[in-house]
Amino acid sequence: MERVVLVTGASGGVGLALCRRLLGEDGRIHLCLACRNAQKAEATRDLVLQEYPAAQVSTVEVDLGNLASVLRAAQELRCRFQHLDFVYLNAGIMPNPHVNFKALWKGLLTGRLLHMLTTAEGVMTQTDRLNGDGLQEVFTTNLFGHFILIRQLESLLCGNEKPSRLIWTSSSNARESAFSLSDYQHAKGQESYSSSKYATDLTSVVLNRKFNKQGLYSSVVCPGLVMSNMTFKILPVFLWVLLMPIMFLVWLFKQKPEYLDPLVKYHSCTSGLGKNFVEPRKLDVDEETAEKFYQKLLELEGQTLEKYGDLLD
Ligand SMILES: NC(=O)C1=CN([C@@H]2O[C@H](COP(=O)(O)OP(=O)(O)OC[C@H]3O[C@@H](n4cnc5c(N)ncnc54)[C@H](OP(=O)(O)O)[C@@H]3O)[C@@H](O)[C@H]2O)C=CC1
Ligand SMILES: CC(C)=CCC[C@@H](C)[C@H]1CC[C@H]2C3=C(CC[C@]12C)[C@@]1(C)CCC(=O)C[C@@H]1CC3
Repeated sequence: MERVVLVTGASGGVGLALCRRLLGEDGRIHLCLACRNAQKAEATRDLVLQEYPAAQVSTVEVDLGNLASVLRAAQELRCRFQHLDFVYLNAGIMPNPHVNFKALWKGLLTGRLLHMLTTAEGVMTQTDRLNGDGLQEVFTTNLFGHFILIRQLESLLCGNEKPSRLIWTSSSNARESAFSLSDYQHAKGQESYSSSKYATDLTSVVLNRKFNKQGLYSSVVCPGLVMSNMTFKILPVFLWVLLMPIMFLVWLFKQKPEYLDPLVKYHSCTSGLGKNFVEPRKLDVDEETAEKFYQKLLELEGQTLEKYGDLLD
């Protein structure tokens, strides 16, 4: 049976690099590119087919910040596939990024600069807004849209002969102090990105608890600092060229899902000599909070499904 791999946010940056890498490793997979823009999806398909002409590549349209679109895409995927082996939950946004250079300067004086340069702790703020569903846009795009997607794809992910894998693109910027259960969508703060990535870590932990027995495994990865549209909105290209070497996403295709530690985030790193390696770092999450957060997601899922009942089978 062919292996089916779904990648969200495949039209650029980390997602596109990942697609190329996946096809480079195993040209026999069926790769499904999940993109919000149909034209970009087709252009991406053409691009990867130029490189891998024999590859099986399809596209599906999904705007993860729009729950009706997510439900429609899930329905489409259920019609097309019997199972999904790997789902890379990669699409993400960081709207209106703002760098606090004063904090960086303070970090230099207090010896925290290195930590700040790898985690952006205390360095970045964003301005978020409500989407058409009345939910915070960053929370919905980075986490909740993906959550609804996989919940709707449960029949393709659970109870199959071979285990299925979810791989979330999280971030070293995921921070507990940016997240609060009472404001899990981060409507009140200015670190919606950090909060959404922490929520991602929590969700992955709890998904393992709920679904490992049914053969679904979830892990979080951090691609390091990658030059992409996201980072080019933070600083101009020339500054990046001066500041940092590009770090590549190292994915986990070859490992057995059962061996992955659900309480670990896999960080892609590069040594000073340019050698790429993966460093597992313990997730800063407590399982009780993860469980409570999961209940909140289920509540919100209930409301979403009630609202969009007509889009369900
Ligand atoms: N760049 C970095 O340094 C780091 C990035 N990450 C994470 O990596 C992931 C990819 O980011 P990166 O490649 O850097 O950023 P890019 O902005 O280059 O790519 C983001 C991708 O997500 C897609 N996307 C954005 N919003 C939506 C949406 N509403 N529905 C569907 N797709 C959407 C974009 O589609 P479109 O082309 O239509 O805009 C694009 O394909 C994100 O989750 C990010 O948080 C984590 C750590 C570091
Ligand atoms: C010396 C100088 C002017 C440095 C400025 C660098 C900052 C703009 C970067 C330092 C750490 C970076 C970082 C990110 C964005 C840019 C920095 C703040 C991310 C938040 C990008 C998206 C992520 O998911 C994680 C990154 C962590 C590090």
